[in-house]
Amino acid sequence: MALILTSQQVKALDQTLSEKGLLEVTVENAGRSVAEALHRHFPDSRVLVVAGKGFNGADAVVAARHLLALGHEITVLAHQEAHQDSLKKLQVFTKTFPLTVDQVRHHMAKNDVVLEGLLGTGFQPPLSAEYAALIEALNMSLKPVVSIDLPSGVRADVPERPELAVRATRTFALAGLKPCHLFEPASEWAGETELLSIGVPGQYTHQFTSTHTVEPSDVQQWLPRRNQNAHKGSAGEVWVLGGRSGMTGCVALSTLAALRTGSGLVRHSSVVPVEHAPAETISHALQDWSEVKDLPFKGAVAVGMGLGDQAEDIAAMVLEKHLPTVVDADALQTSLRGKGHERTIFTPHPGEAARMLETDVAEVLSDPLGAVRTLQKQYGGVVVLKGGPTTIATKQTTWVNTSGNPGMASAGMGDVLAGIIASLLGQGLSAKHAALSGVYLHGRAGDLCFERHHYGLQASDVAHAVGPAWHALLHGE
Ligand SMILES: NC(=O)C1=CN([C@@H]2O[C@H](COP(=O)(O)OP(=O)(O)OC[C@H]3O[C@@H](n4cnc5c(N)ncnc54)[C@H](O)[C@@H]3O)[C@@H](O)[C@H]2O)[C@H](O)CC1
Ligand SMILES: [K+]
Repeated sequence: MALILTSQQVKALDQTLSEKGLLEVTVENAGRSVAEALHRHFPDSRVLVVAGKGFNGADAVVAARHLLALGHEITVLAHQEAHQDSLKKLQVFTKTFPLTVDQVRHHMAKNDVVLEGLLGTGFQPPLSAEYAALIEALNMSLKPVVSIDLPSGVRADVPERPELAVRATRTFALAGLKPCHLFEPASEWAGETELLSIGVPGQYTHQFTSTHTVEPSDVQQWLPRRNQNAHKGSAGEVWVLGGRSGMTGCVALSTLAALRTGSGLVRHSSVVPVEHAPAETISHALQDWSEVKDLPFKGAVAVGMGLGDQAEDIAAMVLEKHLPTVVDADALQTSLRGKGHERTIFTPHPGEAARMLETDVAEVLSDPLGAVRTLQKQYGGVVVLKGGPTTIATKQTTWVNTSGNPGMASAGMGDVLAGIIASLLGQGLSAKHAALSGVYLHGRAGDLCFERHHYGLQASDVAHAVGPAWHALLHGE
């Protein structure tokens, strides 16, 4: 499982490692891991190593020594305040050069790849003129640039566009991913990101973070399994409440997704006829939304999609019944604060999240991990903040899901997600497992469709691809 660490958490981790006398060995591990990874991607290359003055630079200097041992020709440019102990160990084998813009320009041409360790999690804006000039010189490189931990000039915790930062071809994140590796636009500076282990015992890393990625191997364990004698009554039920005049497609998509995720029975209710609902669904038409309180619910409920003004009241009514419930779309209003229970999942997109937090979308996007945590605190239950990538929060833990693609930015995609999650809830998964597995499967199904439809993929394509995605997950395809 990939942990997600903020710069503060890295600092606290460093402090602990230092107190335990483990910092030096960790830096050695980091440098060796970086060298081995670079060797894998660029075998036989001549490497220009650029080392700044912090531990990011120390990693670079240690990596240089290991690159030598792996048979690479190297040139090392080290800041005059670079980590002295590491530098001395390297200078036994090779001489190093001062880190200046001229040296960067001169040596860049003679090497095949640049490994940069100027700034890592310790970077505090604004950039000094010296570092700004070095980064500008690195960005003129026609050769691939590999960043250690994060591209220098990017702030580890902040997804916003950096003023000036290294445009890396590849980034080797150390010990854990940082928010800048996951969220746009900052993530664009990192190129291909790979997480490297630096041998820090889990007992230390886990103490500082409860945020991590959603792992396919976990989802595999959580997804429901069926006996040979399964029947429609044992495969879970879903009841979708939504739709209004001109907005019934949402219900059709949620019910389709629930069926495609394996629900044995899918019902829907609305005050208008739901056109295009799959033939396999059962319709319980309502004269008035107040009739919801008397519906004989079984299994899970998904409420809000296309429902309009009354959505929050209907959702409140359903939440009082303590059923496994997905609250989506129009139902996501401030009146539901504190109403989530252990079987509730709220599924806002950034616009709905902004409404729920009484802020604006830019604020939500500037810190999706913070936003999903605040939403969970305010609303209870499990919160799924949709986006690229989606973040998920329970009371204790936060996750980031990395399946999915930009082709999924299209109408109805949220209705499909709500249907998938409701289906898993109805099949007996806890709210946490249904939310995490649902988000992962939705993304993975989207990835299958992307290969075929690219940006033209439709929400219904994703619903139809849930089965193949699930199958691929189980069979390691
Ligand atoms: N626990 C771990 O994950 C480990 C991470 N390691 C690596 O260490 C860095 C973080 O090291 P740190 O020394 O704290 O910070 P940096 O190297 O990023 O830089 C600090 C250095 O840079 C100067 N500085 C800060 N801001 C600016 C600026 N705007 N302009 C110019 N100079 C700036 C600051 O004064 C310091 O001198 C982490 O990313 C990993 O690469 C370790 O390997 C150990 C374990
Ligand atoms: K760096």
